[in-house]
Amino acid sequence: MAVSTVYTTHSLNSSCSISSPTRTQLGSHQRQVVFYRSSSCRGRSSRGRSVSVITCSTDTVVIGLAADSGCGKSTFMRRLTSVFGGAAEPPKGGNPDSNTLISDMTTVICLDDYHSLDRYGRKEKGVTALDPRANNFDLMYEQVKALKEGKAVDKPIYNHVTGLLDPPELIQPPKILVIEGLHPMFDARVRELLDFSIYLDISNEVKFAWKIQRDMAERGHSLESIKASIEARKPDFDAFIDPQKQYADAVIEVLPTQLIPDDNEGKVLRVKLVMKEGVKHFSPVYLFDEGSTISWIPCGRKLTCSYPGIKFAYGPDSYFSHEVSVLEMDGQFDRLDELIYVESHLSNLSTKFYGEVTQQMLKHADFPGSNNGTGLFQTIVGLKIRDLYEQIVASKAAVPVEATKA
Ligand SMILES: Nc1ncnc2c1ncn2[C@@H]1O[C@H](COP(=O)(O)OP(=O)(O)OP(=O)(O)O)[C@@H](O)[C@H]1O
Ligand SMILES: O=C(CO)[C@H](O)[C@H](O)COP(=O)(O)O
Repeated sequence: MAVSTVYTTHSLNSSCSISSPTRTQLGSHQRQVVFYRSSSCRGRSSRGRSVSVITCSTDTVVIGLAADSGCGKSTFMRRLTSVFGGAAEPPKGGNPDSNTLISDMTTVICLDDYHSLDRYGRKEKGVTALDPRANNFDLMYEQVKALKEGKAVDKPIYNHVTGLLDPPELIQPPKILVIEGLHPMFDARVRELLDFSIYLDISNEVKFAWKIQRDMAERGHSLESIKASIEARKPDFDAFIDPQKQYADAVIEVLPTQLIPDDNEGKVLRVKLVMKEGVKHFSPVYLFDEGSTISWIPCGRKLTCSYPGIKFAYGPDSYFSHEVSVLEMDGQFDRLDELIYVESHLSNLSTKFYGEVTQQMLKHADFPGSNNGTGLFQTIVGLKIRDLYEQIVASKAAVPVEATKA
């Protein structure tokens, strides 16, 4: 039997350490790799068999998703957690009004839970929930930092039913923590903790159409009250939410179509995926040829398109002085299974098998935006996040390790 001696000189967390070298008896082709983490770091030694094992996982990877209310964050989260497999559910046995969603790999926390003023407090002080004064960024920073370091936290809950702050819930550090809400990139300290960030940039026209669809049809609000709420939020949205897009690694921009002159129905959408260049563990998706400028109408023999058709565009650009690649889709799919034709012309998708994007889209065909660029680009970003996570884990596992054979 080979005896492999593993030396590790790197520690991800000062509260978790191991005396090196660790002498381990292994099978002829096995090697013990040692990871560190404070909370899930379990040491085990089996006397007599001279086996010593430390099983730890890497630190939590933190993803930020910013958008205004009603802009598709929950839909995006459902697509993202599906890429990692397993259903995302609220904490078992906890507050039924919890905003948290937990799956095997991911925990999604909603930053509304860091409102420092409840609905009544905001009304009294005349501030909106978008105003930084209505949010506790110190606590947000402390708790996201703690989770990233592998420590559990007692996170407050903002109850959207009552408008009050409920007693806190215990959040354990997950493999992937997603912080979604109004301000994930507002506070520089929180921003620094993010391994990847996304901004959903929904144009006013489209936001209005979605709000009407949801709040009138599903929540019984009047058209006037929806208009008034959008207008009341606009100054704070412009001041505090919108500027965060300059920090995002990926932006999904949703605009009215350019395929129908003067369209005001807002059903057909033009969607842009803006991808920052030079982001660690993230390489942008491209169409046909990386770095070229492409315009592509895929309709014809292999893609069924009814009016007004589909148009793709791809190319380099600049976004808030950052070099970016932009992939754009205007129009909508008639037949989702034919998306495979488009997928086969896209590269750097970080799929695990041919057709994975199409498979994901078909799996969630009933989600809003599945027939257009919103669903397609959300799915692609989900796959890129999975890839980013795997790269981070691999890079942390590849700590200086020496193995010798006896
Ligand atoms: N891609 C899309 N295409 C069409 N409609 C959409 C799309 N995404 C979201 N919507 C509409 O917007 C509504 C809000 O979506 P969702 O619940 O995902 O947003 P949210 O940002 O999580 O909202 P909130 O913060 O208010 O909970 C949906 O009910 C749907 O009507
Ligand atoms: O912008 C929002 C984020 O989702 C909400 O309006 C904010 O959290 C306040 O919630 P509520 O309207 O339930 O009092």
